[in-house]
Amino acid sequence: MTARVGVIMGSKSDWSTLSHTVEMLDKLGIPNEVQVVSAHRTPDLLFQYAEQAEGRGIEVIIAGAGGAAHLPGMCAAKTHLPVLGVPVQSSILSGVDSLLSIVQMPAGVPVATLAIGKAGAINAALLAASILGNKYPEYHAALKDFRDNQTQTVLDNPDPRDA
Ligand SMILES: Nc1c(C(=O)O)ncn1[C@@H]1O[C@H](COP(=O)(O)O)[C@@H](O)[C@H]1O
Repeated sequence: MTARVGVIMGSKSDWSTLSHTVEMLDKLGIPNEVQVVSAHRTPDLLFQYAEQAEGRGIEVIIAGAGGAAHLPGMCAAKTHLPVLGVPVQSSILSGVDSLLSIVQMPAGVPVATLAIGKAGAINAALLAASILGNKYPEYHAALKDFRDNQTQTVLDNPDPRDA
């Protein structure tokens, strides 16, 4: 099945964060592909990936990186696909460096920036589902189911002392 979401990350060390993205995409039934691509370490590969993604059927790119996280912004500079940036929680500055590197794009080249770490990784997948849901009713329905279940789970467990 053609991947609709491309998940890229600056290093293998980001996988513990971006695996949450892929887990959620899989749960929603959205075909995806995963690859390590770095603006810093493999700039030519990044340009090639960003330039060719749309032609291969990718409709949303999720890019996670930590520290001097230029990957999402440089990716957005080379494609017109929506790019969702996930700031990976870095060890030294706790991901604030990643967040600020990703969020402060100059006007004209947007990156939709998520929260630092696991929450951002999960939400990137949900946001991708929202975007794709405008075109694919099955992803819209899967997202609605997920949200409805989430709401019901909270309503069914109102006592915070219960496990
Ligand atoms: N921020 C970037 C980019 C990039 O933006 O192109 N490439 C790698 N990195 C980040 O460097 C951190 C440390 O990487 P290593 O663990 O490989 O040393 C990772 O969080 C990665 O996303």
